[in-house]
Amino acid sequence: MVFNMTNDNAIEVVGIQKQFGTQVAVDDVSFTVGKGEVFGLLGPNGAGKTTTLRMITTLLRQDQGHILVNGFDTVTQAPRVRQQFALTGQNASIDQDLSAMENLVIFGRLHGLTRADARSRATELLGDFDLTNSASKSLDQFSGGMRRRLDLAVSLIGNPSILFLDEPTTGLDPRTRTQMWTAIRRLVQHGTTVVLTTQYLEEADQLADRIALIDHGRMVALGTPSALKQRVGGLHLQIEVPELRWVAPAQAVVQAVLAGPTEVQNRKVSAYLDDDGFRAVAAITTKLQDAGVPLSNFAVTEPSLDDVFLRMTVGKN
Ligand SMILES: Nc1ncnc2c1ncn2[C@@H]1O[C@H](COP(=O)(O)OP(=O)(O)OP(=O)(O)O)[C@@H](O)[C@H]1O
Repeated sequence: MVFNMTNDNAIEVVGIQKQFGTQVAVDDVSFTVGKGEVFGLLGPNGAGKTTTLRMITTLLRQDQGHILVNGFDTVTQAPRVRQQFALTGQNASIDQDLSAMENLVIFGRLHGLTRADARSRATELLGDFDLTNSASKSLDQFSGGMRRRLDLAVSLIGNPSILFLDEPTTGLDPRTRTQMWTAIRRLVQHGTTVVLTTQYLEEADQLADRIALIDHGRMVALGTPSALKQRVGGLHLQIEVPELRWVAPAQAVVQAVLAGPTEVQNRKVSAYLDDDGFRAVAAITTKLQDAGVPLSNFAVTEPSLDDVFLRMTVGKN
């Protein structure tokens, strides 16, 4: 494997554009992915996630812009780029009649490992993906989730520095999805850079260090999950008092600390917090105590990624 050691970015995407006929599928998208980072491309159906991934993985050539993968250009150095990564979903060639172990050994041999090295790497990967007890089962006895995990293991047999996962958990039930997430997290601990596409907000929230939110071919937001959530309105404070007569004094305290509007609903007083939210919360609790206002509930919550998604994307339909 060849690395460009002068650069901390695994991937640099600069101003890429792709048009199919008159339809612009990807429009002036730029981002970088740091080495060892989990980067999520999130967006509704038809947003341009797969097209972006296909350009980065040299399966499709962009009309404009350029892409570097570990320093190699996807257009002028495509064969070198292909040595840098693995792509899941490519392993349709997994043999259904063989066991998980046999499949892994064959792929190991295809990657140039000796038989002994292929076996020890296969054993290690089966352990990493909780498949040790199923190592000698044939694949027709595998559940969908086990298959996906084997797929991941096969992708990793050549120790790729970058792994692309196109919708890794689409169609899996919640328990199997959680198992896949654990498997993906584990591989990041080994230093692999991961780029995943997903339509699931929770998946991006659970796995990604940073998320590019894409809609209609354009990047509408880029940042950590919590930074994206903050863009939607920041932390939300909600105070509940046991009796209505305490609502006015509670509201007065909140208004004395926060500049923004407060909302009152029944026995609840709520408000959005600005950047200095936690200091405001500390001040509010102290003042409530000083004023002798009793509380029945006190909560500070983050907006969800759902709020971000709905606020920032339109979707195809
Ligand atoms: N080969 C192609 N020929 C024509 N149009 C295409 C082609 N590939 C993609 N498109 C169009 O480009 C747009 C972006 O598609 P893309 O598959 O990248 O979206 P996506 O975000 O991956 O969506 P999904 O979540 O549904 O897979 C869509 O409108 C799609 O119809």
